[in-house]
Amino acid sequence: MAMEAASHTACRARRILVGAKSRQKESWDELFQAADKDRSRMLDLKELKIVIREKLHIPESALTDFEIQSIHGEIDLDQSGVIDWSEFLTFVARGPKRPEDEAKLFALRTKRVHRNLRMAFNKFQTDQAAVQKLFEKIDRGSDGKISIHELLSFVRSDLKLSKWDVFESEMKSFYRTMDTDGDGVVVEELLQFIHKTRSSFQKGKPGRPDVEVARADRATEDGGGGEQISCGVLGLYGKECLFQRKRQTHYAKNPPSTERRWSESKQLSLPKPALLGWHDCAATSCAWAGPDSEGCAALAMKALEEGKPFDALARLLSNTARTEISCERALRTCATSESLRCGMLSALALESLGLLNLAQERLGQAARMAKDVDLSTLQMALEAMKRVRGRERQIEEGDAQVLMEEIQRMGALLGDQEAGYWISCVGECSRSKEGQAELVQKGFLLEAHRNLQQPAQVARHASLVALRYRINKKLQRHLSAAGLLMGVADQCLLPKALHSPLSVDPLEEQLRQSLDELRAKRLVVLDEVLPPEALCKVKLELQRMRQEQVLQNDTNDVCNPLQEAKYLPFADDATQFRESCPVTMQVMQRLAALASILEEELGLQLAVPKSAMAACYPPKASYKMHLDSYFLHGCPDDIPRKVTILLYCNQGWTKSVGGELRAWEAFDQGRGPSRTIEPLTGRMVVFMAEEIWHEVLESHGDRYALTLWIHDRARVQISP
Ligand SMILES: O=C(O)CCC(=O)C(=O)O
Ligand SMILES: [Fe+2]
Repeated sequence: MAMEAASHTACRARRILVGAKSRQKESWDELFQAADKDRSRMLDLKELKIVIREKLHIPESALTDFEIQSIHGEIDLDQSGVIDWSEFLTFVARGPKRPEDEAKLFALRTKRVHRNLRMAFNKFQTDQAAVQKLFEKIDRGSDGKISIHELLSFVRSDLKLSKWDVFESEMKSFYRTMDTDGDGVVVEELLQFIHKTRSSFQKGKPGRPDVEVARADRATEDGGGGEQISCGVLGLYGKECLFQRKRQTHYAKNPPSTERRWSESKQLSLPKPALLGWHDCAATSCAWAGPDSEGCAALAMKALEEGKPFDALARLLSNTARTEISCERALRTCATSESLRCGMLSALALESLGLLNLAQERLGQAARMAKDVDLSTLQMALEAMKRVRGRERQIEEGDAQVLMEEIQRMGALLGDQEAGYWISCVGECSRSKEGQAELVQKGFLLEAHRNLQQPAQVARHASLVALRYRINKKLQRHLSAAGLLMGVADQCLLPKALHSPLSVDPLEEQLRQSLDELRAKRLVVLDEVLPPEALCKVKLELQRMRQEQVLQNDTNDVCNPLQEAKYLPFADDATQFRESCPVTMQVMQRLAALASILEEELGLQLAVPKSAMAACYPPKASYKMHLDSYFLHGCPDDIPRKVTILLYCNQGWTKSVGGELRAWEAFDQGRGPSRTIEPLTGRMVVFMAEEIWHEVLESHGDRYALTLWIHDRARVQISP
């Protein structure tokens, strides 16, 4: 155990050292020489401290003297009592430098990628008929051979492996292993491959859970590497997730005692923020082990009293089944109880998700409505506020180490695929001028950060915003699942339940006539779909809801902070909105009835959420370029939106009102030509949510729209 704790310290220390060094001009060699006072080419403990404190300016609060002593022992591989240059370099530049080491690392990565792919293929049946069917599915061109492009498209859209799991370049080497004779993959080769995969997996069955956990622990220990954003991808995620998964499996079978979970999460959550990712993993693992809510909630409070906010959060997390839900729980508690303590828990949960401005807002709110204020709680709230603000300042200033820590923390919360996707995308973009411009346009980079000298620093800033955006989306999803935010994750209805084959609606007819265009272009614009009087009434209803603050904005939404919106349940007869906005309800039902035509004509299997969004863009509001679902782009957990239907109600719209919708052609990542669509009253836009990149240009007046997202049935819960 002592050994493990020391290694943890070493990993963390290395990260801190490397972070500090990146702000320094000198090379490691120069730093080493400057500290090596007696010119022995060796560093004793005193000299190592000189490097750390005087040369790298790392304060005691970041790395204690005791920790330096312990890492000195670890760096000193031959235990001679002093560190020589090669030991020092092995430590700080852990990871490859020599070509042969680089090659080894590449081989390791390729092995991992092959394993990912094999695992994905492992689920297919091995009999001849099943493989033949699979082959035909992959072979889209039906020429009897699977090309590398066909395989890649299958891997992305069917196996749902993102860029993070498999880079395009690695696909080539994988394809070569399938294509044994180099003339394209034929059905026999696929058969052979699947058979081989199956037998290799049977050989390599996982071992005993405790052994697996120990192995996962070692893997994570060995991993290090958190300081590298090479190619914009953070190497640590895979390790953390492996660790997390193994531990979950182990705990699912052998639930640990509350005390054990408590001590484990304490042990993993060091008081310094550097390992928060770990901490969150631990907390999630603990949560998995089986919640005993009351006890955990009490422990959360206890930890909070001890002044350990993140430990407190761990308890809070273990009170729930999922990490994100903790936040929702805290928010709910905060919303329903006028208690400073609950407000604080909620703020801490938000802080742990990296949503610092929301955390700050929540702390302020909690303090204002505090009924049970005692001095020590108030003190804690003030400290939390100070910490949140301090953290925000460090992020704004672009402290490389802080940025990395935040990225790791959020990455661990999002899960490797999703976080990896975003980081690799923004990482890639940040390396070129055009890419940076695109990041600014998509809302993931501030103009000010575009001019930073180092691409890695640009990537860090952009990754942080992207991850924050995703976390916020995830949180919204969970809040709505918990009934706190009506909408995105509602239970759904089958299209047929909303459509009467007997009634003929002119709106449906209009849609039917435009289906060819929708099929080809993946987007279609229809005008005058409803009578102007009805649309006038909808607008009046929405205006009233705005006045009553039913429509609200989300300041933490980096892409669209000013929009005022609300999901309105339209499918339920008892809905409160039936009386307050009857016309809007009817219009939403008619939009929903269109799902049945889309399902039949586009060959989709759809599900209709029981609510649609009413939104107003006040002056200055805009929505950065985005997709409505990133499911096909490496986020398997994203909102299952398949088709977007927009209906505008802006009587007398002129160019001066602004707020045009700009849509790019399907699948070009928002890089090719685009078309501008005015939000004219009675105009309906229908498009494929996963394929069409779009943005809303700045509004100069109040711009109203209804939006219904129709979901992919395979990915939602259907009402009985
Ligand atoms: O209102 C619009 O035109 C589009 C809004 C949008 O893209 C969204 O809410 O996702
Ligand atoms: Fe959208």
